[in-house]
Amino acid sequence: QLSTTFYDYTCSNVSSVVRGVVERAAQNDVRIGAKLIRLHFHDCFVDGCDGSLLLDDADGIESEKSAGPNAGSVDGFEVVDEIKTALENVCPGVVSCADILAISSQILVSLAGGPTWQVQLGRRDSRTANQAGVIGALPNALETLEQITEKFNNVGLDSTDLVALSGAHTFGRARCAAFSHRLYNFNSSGNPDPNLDTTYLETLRQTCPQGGSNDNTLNNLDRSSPDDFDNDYFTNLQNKQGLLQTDQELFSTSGANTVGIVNRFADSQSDFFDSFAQSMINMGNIRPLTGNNGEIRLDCKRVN
Ligand code: HEM
Ligand SMILES: [Ca+2]
Repeated sequence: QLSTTFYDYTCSNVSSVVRGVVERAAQNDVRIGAKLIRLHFHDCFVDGCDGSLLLDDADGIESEKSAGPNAGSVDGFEVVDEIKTALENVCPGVVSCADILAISSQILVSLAGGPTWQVQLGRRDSRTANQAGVIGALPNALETLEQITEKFNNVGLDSTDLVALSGAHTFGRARCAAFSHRLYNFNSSGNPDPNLDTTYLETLRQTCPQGGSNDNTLNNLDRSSPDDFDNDYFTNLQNKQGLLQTDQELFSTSGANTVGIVNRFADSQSDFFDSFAQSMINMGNIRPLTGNNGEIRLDCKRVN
């Protein structure tokens, strides 16, 4: 029901307006692409791509952004607001906040060297948030491959989508808190995660000392090209240099159907790019509000 031509008559320069704002934002914050694509992901997995994540706490709204897995972790909301303001100036009341996340993700991925794709548009914004649904819907970095796969399946995404979209960890940062359980006493073994390269382990231990108060210290998700959108993420996994447990599991879970997909994307960046583009379209199609459902928010942080 979404279409690539949705705003052709109502806001024909929507993508150039978004591009203008995000290109400026990228000059001040090399992480902005990583932040915005993650917002799109965390929005889509909870009740579909409906901008629900962007709502602040208010009467009748318990926000998703303040839920455990999001609080202090997701970021980039100010840039979403800047894009919205710029769009309201040219086509008031037309472009949804949910679509802003989809459009800006595409522009910033390609700006970082990744693929381009035709973004499907026409999502409308929710009038509600689902704080209680966040934990059950979002994958977390301590889960097994089986659990992660199930969460993707729950929103209609398969193992190819899982591996391709995990490739978004080709840029951006993670806090020590997301992976330090791998460094010292993995699964109460008294040892580090065996699927972690020992040289890389030493580097990570220096950044995230045991029992240290370094939970918020940032690490590159892709150690070899931290800000470029490329397929290094997958060669890192082949070398046991994935940062998150859930990254490394895609390659190190013996017998899993994800192993061959990791190898394919490591061998061919263009295979990765083609799959990533398709999987972003698939993710963007998770239960959008269309027609007369929902609304076009005037301010992404609150319902009209
Ligand atoms: C497969 C399951 C996934 C898990 C378990 C996971 C987990 C995480 C964690 C723990 C972080 C670091 C958060 C922090 O330290 O505060 C992170 C960062 C990030 N994730 Fe994922 N993620 C997954 C899938 C995805 C997907 C599907 C996308 C987008 C398509 C994505 C995009 C990102 C990006 C770009 C960052 C860096 C954000 C920044 O620099 O601010 N992730 N992820
Ligand atoms: Ca949502």
